Amino acid sequence: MATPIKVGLAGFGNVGSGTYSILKRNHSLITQRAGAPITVKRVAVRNVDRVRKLVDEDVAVSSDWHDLVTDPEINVVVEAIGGIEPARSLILAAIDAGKHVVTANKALLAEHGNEIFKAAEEKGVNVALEAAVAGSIPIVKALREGLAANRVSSIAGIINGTCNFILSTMRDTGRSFDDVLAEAQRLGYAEADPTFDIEGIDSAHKLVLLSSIAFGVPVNMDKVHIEGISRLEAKDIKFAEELGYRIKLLGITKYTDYGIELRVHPALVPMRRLLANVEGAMNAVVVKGDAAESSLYYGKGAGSEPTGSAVVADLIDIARTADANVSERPKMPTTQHNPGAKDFADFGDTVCSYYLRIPVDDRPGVLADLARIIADNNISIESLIQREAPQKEDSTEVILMTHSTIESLMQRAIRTMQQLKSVRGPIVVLRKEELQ
Ligand SMILES: NC(=O)C1=CN([C@@H]2O[C@H](COP(=O)(O)OP(=O)(O)OC[C@H]3O[C@@H](n4cnc5c(N)ncnc54)[C@H](O)[C@@H]3O)[C@@H](O)[C@H]2O)C=CC1
Ligand SMILES: N[C@@H](CC=O)C(=O)O
Ligand code: NA
Repeated sequence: MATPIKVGLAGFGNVGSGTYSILKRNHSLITQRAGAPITVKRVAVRNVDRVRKLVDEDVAVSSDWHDLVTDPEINVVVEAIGGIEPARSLILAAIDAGKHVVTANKALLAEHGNEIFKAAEEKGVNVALEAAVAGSIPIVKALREGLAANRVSSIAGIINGTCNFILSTMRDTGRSFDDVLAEAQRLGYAEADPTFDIEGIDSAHKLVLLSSIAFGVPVNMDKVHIEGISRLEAKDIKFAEELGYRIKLLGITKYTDYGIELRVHPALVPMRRLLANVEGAMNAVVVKGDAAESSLYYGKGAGSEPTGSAVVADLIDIARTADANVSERPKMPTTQHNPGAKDFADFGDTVCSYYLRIPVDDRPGVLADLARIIADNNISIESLIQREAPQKEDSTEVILMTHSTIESLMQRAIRTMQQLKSVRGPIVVLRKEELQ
């Protein structure tokens, strides 16, 4: 028997309004699929007057989120306000009141997920988070259910729509970074603080949730190596293209012999890979499992209704399973804790191949010096290309691509190269992901 759901909706911005529109437009279909009606009973927002005009008359609108928690008829709270507080207090209060929670708030779950999931487990309620990771893509469901037979070995994905939109639009149109970022903000893709997007923090939030679900480990933001796209130069995007690669901001987690890797950084992806051809605000996630092998999930990772789609899917799941025994419901990330799981890896132990752009003097012997330092660190060179730097006749740029090596060795080699007199400026370091 399904349970009728009365929703208390916190927030009526991009995600809250998208959720409301879907529930209204597809009401009969959703009722049929959930086995019981799902209706919004109350909305809590900052701007009550604006939202009052946008919802049906029987929906109560107030500015106080406590109203959602104290209303005994509300059995699910949807948190779509974002940020840490009061979202954390709202979710913990809703759990304490025995209500299920659906949230799109990856920042909150990445920072406070262990506390929230534990509270929900103790209370026997659900905290559903499909919207928090890759928006409309049912990646949480795929990992928990569709791939439940697998030992997942790696997840690599484009999990920030804003960055992917910036990278593809800059490449296709030559428009400036700031101009394209402003458009992503207008389109509702960017976070309230867009530095979360462009500095890789939003991707890291989603990555720790994916890693937690796939490997049964606690969420831990301190263990993620994070680099964003703000310092990426147009010439590296161009050189990468010439060499047959696209630069994408990737979130990568791997279960390796030396621990669980967690890293977010721009990466060169071979153009022949599907991930290299994911454009605009689209997201895509590649999961490798021992049985299913490689599978790819693609879709809209941001936007009002695409994210609302994931919120409503979680509401339907809750309607179907609310009456079931807790053990019959899908497990939450940290509650499927795997006691045998490896610890997190040190970033220095990561194995990668590299793209280096090195500004150097244009004179004999310089390439030999670079090659010697690379060899002294047991790194093998895949290719070495010298570029003309037209503005300064006595200088040039070397693009050096390596085979796989260990991050700490690469960093040592870079430090040594950087000290050469013939190296004229900072060495640009990007990683390659072959995604085989
Ligand atoms: N915009 C997107 O495409 C996606 C957003 N998310 C996440 O969804 C959440 C919401 O994002 P958006 O809808 O884009 O934000 P938004 O800024 O468009 O909407 C926020 C809403 O929350 C309300 N609000 C803020 N503080 C409040 C408070 N103290 N009490 C009551 N209401 C309050 C505001 O009035 C507004 O209606 C964030 O956690 C975000 O990271 C997740 C996936 C995609
Ligand atoms: N700001 C995020 C929104 C969805 O999570 C993004 O750009 O992907
Ligand atoms: Na999702």
